[in-house]
Amino acid sequence: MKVFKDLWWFFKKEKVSYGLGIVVLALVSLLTLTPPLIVGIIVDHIVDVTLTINILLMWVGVLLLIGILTYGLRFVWRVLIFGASIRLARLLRNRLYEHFTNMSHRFYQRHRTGDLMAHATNDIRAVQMTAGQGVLTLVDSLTMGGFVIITMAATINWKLTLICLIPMPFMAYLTSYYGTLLHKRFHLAQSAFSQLNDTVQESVTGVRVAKTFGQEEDEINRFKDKSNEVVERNVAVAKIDALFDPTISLIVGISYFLAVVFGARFVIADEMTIGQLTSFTLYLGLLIWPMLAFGWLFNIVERGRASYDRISSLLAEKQDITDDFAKSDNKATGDIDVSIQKFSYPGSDDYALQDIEFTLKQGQTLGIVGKTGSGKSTIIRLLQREYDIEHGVITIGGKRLEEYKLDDLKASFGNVPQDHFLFSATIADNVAFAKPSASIKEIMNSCKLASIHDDIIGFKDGYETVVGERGVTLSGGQKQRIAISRAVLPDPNVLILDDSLSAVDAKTEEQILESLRINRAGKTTIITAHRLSAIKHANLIIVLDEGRIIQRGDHSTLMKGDGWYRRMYEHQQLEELVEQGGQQDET
Ligand SMILES: Nc1ncnc2c1ncn2[C@@H]1O[C@H](COP(=O)(O)OP(=O)(O)OP(=O)(O)O)[C@@H](O)[C@H]1O
Repeated sequence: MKVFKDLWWFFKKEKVSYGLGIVVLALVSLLTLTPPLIVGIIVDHIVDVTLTINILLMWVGVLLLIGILTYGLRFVWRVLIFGASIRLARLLRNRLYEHFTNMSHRFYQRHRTGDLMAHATNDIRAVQMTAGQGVLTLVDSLTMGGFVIITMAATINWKLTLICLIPMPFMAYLTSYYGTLLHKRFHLAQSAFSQLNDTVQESVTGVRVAKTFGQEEDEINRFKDKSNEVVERNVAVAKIDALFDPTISLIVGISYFLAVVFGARFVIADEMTIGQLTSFTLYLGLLIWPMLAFGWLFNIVERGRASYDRISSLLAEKQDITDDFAKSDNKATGDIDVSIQKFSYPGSDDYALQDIEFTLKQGQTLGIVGKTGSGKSTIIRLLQREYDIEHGVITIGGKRLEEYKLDDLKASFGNVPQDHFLFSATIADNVAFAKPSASIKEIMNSCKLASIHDDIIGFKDGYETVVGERGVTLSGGQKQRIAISRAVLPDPNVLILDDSLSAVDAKTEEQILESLRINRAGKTTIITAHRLSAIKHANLIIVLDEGRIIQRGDHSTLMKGDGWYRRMYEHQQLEELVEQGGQQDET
């Protein structure tokens, strides 16, 4: 029951809803006790031959009134208690979402997206169950169960009560046991189903690849296996589910059997009337729900506690990138000074960067090149403070990154990451993501700058074309250019293109770079690329290898040396020539 203690802060916050809800719930339990009593009185009148039409009508009227009252009160407690539990789910969901949004990359490296999604859905549902159904089962099993037992023992016959109660704890135990089994099997069935979903999604998405390699048969067999597993696991759930009803019927049947056998003896011995025996058996029926509720209570509470613990420990994880040392309220502008002695990713022993030193004047362009995995994106991440550096310092305008408020720092950068993402929304909305207040003219201007405007107006719905998962499929180059438009729209002080021109042809690349040069005069640009033509014009080019700078300078300086840069540049020129030659041959 520790979870109720842990959730006490919420019960206090919602004390009116819970207080009133519990009182109404107890009132309903009390009212439920009256019909069996009235039926008993009527039966006694019948046995004593004293029942008149007036007496009958009076009791029927009372029963009707109780029925209406119970109906209304049941509605009230549901709204009060379940309503509060839904508010708890909303509160926890909002807290988690806010927490997830504020957490750094380190956090996402520690937790898998699927797990975080599960915490935000399944765990919150389990806690909501505890605050709703859990409170209901606790209060109901105590009040209803307590009232019925007391009434049976105090007003009818305590000996018969004790006898008939003997099988009831078995029902509570078995309900709890089956509940645990059911939960475990249900969990397995759910995970099999989500694996089946993943398989379908993967197969549909990768259908072209499967066809190309003639793997359709294998894919079909893979699906059949998964589908069979789902069936098997669901049958296992159904088997446990099927045990509930017979078990309850058996135990209740034993109780009724005891009531009839021993009750009849008490009636013969004149220790109770037939009417009382009738009331007694009706009360016995009223005990079924509290006993079931008692069994369920343990399952609900157990799941709720585990889920609440998981949510709490997630929420307790501190943000590692904070504003704690922020002094300045300004946008981060000015020269960028990087001095990193060493940096390794959390959980990794290898250094991703070592001895990285360079200065970039405000308004200049930096080109970062090097083999794949040489550390280009890592420099970009550190510049934007996605990770804090322990051995080294980065300053912008003479101030360390930590001195800027995180929002100010983010606002200074416009980033086009390698894995750019388009939302299922219109092109206009996607571009205006970083500046929702932007006018359509501004949106169009940034699309022109990224050389995508002509493509967009060629679509049937133009800027209103929906893209992303639920929209039209764009080419890799079109997606990249929309991502560039999005990044340049707020006119950031530093624009970062992290291998963002890889999917556009050489001519479009040149156009975009030229537009950027003209429109972003005085603003800083950082470009990482595999194709060296993208950084040829940069004021400073650094060549990385295994996390270290192996060459630096501008294009002409680097071409004079005999290093990686010149070799790669000449190689790429040759490649281009061959490609053009190939095309010429075809035509
Ligand atoms: N989140 C991470 N956790 C641990 N190691 C990482 C992480 N990201 C990158 N690395 C490692 O750091 C090194 C540098 O990676 P980085 O992504 O900076 O290379 P890159 O030059 O940008 O590569 P590419 O050209 O393929 O994009 C690589 O060895 C990579 O495996």
